[in-house]
Amino acid sequence: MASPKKRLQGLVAATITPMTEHGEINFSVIGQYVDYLVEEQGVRNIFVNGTTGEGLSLSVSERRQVAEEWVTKGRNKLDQVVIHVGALSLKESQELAKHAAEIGADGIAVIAPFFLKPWNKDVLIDFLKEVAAAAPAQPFYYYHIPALTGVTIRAEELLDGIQEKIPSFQGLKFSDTNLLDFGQCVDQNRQRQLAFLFGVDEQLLSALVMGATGAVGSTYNYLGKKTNQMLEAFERKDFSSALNHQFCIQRFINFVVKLGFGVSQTKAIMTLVSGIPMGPPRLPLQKASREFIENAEAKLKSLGFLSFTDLKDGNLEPCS
Ligand SMILES: CC(=O)N[C@@H]([C@@H](O)[C@H](O)[C@H](O)CO)[C@@H](O)CC(=O)C(=O)O
Repeated sequence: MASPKKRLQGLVAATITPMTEHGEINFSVIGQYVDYLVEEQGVRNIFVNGTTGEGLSLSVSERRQVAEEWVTKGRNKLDQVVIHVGALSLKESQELAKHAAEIGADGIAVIAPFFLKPWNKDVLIDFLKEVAAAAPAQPFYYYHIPALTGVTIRAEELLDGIQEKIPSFQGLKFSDTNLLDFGQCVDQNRQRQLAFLFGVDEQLLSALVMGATGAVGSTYNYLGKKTNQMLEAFERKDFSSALNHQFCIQRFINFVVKLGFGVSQTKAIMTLVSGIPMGPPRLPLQKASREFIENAEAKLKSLGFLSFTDLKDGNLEPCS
């Protein structure tokens, strides 16, 4: 059975794939990006080539190169590097899984194929099992994101008996708001040492109460420090303080969601906060608008997530 160095826990940044203005991958900033996550955000785990990383918009060759660059630059700095290797083609997914093992990744994750879809649990498990078998020593995570894949098989159902079929199964990345399903995944697998990684950043505190062991998300790229404060408060059972942190994070996410928020906007926000150019997204996504960037910047400053010199006191709503 695959055994990770330790169970994946805490915050995991769903990394952005930096691009040049011409839409090519900008490998040159990945080293700086690793340092930023570790030193400025206190985030030591990453999830590469997922939704935020536009993994499904990259070619297989690009995905291999991106994975390699993160593993290389993260060596001796990051705790764990998990590579998302899901693809519509089983063969491509297996190739990426093998490659992740060869380059020394700490785990692989797979979403459900979303064009020709598995319509029941057994078929989905068969697909995942074939991918996992291509890299049997890699800890394997199922990436549940039904709103994007359209595959709505409940995670609870999928997890039932999964380790017997996929011995390298190590956990679940749960990007859905169904806390009944999430809670039941935890409850029914308490005796196993699985990682339960929640993927809806604005609701993380509720998931911690339900037994989440960690979280994978886009906002941990730039709100990692703030979210870590929430995790610490939760850990010391200071629930009032944990709730204040979650509300503060929600205020920002709620604000950008109302403006229209997705991967393009994440790239723009990360560029603003970190100063590292993330570049535009790849088609079919479109660059965040100037108006979005200006509004997001003002909100980040008012909440104290970005330093400022140009705001009047009345415009401040700093989070404690
Ligand atoms: C749909 C989506 O992109 N969800 C994000 C969240 O981090 C999300 O951006 C956040 O909760 C704000 O809504 C993550 O679950 C995605 C993720 O982990 C990934 O990039 O693989």
